[in-house]
Amino acid sequence: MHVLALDGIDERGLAILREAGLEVTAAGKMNEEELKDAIRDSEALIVRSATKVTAAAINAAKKLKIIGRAGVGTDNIDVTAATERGIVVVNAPEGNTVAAAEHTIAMMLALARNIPQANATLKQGIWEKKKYVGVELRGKTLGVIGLGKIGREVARRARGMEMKVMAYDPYVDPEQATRLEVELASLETVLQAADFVTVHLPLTNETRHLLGREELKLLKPGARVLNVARGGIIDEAALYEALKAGQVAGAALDVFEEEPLKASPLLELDNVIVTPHLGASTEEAQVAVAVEVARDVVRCLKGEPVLNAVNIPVVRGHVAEVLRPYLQLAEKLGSFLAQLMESPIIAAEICCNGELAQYDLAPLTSSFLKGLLRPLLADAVNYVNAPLVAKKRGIRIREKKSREMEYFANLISVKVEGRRESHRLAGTVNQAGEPRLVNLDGYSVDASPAGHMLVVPHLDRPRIIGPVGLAIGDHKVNIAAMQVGRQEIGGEAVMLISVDSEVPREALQAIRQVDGVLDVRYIYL
Ligand SMILES: NC(=O)c1ccc[n+]([C@@H]2O[C@H](COP(=O)([O-])OP(=O)(O)OC[C@H]3O[C@@H](n4cnc5c(N)ncnc54)[C@H](O)[C@@H]3O)[C@@H](O)[C@H]2O)c1
Ligand SMILES: O=C(O)[C@H](O)COP(=O)(O)O
Repeated sequence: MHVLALDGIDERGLAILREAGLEVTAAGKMNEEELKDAIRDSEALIVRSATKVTAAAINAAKKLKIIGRAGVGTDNIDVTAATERGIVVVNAPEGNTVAAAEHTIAMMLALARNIPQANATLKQGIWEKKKYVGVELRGKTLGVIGLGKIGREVARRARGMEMKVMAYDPYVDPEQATRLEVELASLETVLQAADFVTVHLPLTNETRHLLGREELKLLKPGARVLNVARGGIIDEAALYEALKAGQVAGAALDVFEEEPLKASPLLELDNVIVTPHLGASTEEAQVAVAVEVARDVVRCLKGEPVLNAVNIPVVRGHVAEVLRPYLQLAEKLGSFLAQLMESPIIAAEICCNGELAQYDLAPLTSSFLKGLLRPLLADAVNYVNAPLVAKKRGIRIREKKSREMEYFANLISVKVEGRRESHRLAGTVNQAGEPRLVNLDGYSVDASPAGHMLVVPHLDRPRIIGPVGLAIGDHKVNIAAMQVGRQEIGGEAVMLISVDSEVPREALQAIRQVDGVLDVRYIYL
């Protein structure tokens, strides 16, 4: 299998790929046409922020299974296009956190003390003391917009320099902020109070130009602004105006709306200091992100769960251990029902009962939907794109959970509605860790969801089970186990039969002809 590693991925990450037996081509930044060509037969692609992984490039790839981002931001990757194609996108969320936080602090000190400007003038032979009088950080207020991994590390370091730290992040746990001695407040309050403002957010539709003309007007005159996150979070045109007007005293920018930055009015201002997207560029961070992403690529290509997916629900550690057999069960339940259905599916429901109800259902739902769609779509569906594919096919998806349970510690019940019929199935994982089917369309059963199976709805009366058995045996198929479920004597019942080999069409016809048999479905799990 082949991995295309672009944008200068550290050698230590590439070594992990080669040790796993993968063929690696390493290169620098590629444009769309070059990428389309180079990616055609690769199973994996790894990039930093330079190469734009567009939908056209993704669609040109014939075998691509995973796109790895050796860093945090995935805004240079068309994640939606990857998801539609069932391609996992992973990042390295932690490897460069400290590097980016330290760069922010370095930029803040450089901004406060005019270090780049003083350095440049002195190198031109000018001894300029008066012009470059700076300000202290001690006692100043730092406004952190986005108190995630980097924002928290910046806050911790700023507190060490005796700054007061305020933050705006509507998604953060207030207790975490309190532990960091950070005061959470609205965006407006933080902007009005801050002497320095630093953004540490992903670039999304919601955060693009989060600091625009109106927001910059809220700043105290003389405040300073930093962006070591993503170009576009601060509106560059509005920032230029605010700097020119003296509303903002200085800006430190590591990232830009257009990269690489070639020309910008901002570069003409002496109170703007810039670095060429160096936040993650430390030796330590580059090794860490390359290793982190390479390990996930190897996991993915070996068919193992990845740790840092951004487009599939991720389960880790203890939860992964608990959920693993249930993920398999959910997929089997989906596959079983797909093979039972005769008309197009219009709705699918998964309900998790008992201890399972404490977990996020997303991974179980993905597994169930993958099982449900795979008999129809084969390799075109996987865990990544199953929910999206289901929605695109107009299937209504419902997730339910309940802690209450009568007979089992855990139970997954699924229901599928078609245009003409609907079916229900429930399964559990027993104490030995084995999946069991326990209910089919309201009939209690106890069967292993594996291998070749027959579902035979019939009338509950004598001389049916024997002839069905004979019809199977006459076609040299051995019966491994048989369950009969019924709700009332003489009513309708169902046989769930496990057999040792594929059941030929003639055997199915013979079963159908047994007097009292209502239907027969062959299921292979
Ligand atoms: N300059 C660089 O080289 C460099 C290096 C590393 C990371 N980054 C960038 O830094 C950013 C942050 O990285 P991180 O690892 O801290 O990410 P993170 O996911 O840990 O933190 C992001 C934080 O932003 C918050 N957030 C999201 N939307 C928000 C909104 N609309 N308003 C307020 N808060 C919001 C989230 O709640 C979260 O706490 C990313 O964009 C990443 O690409 C840049
Ligand atoms: O999102 C990130 O991790 C940073 O922006 C780093 O980008 P880089 O890998 O291009 O340095």
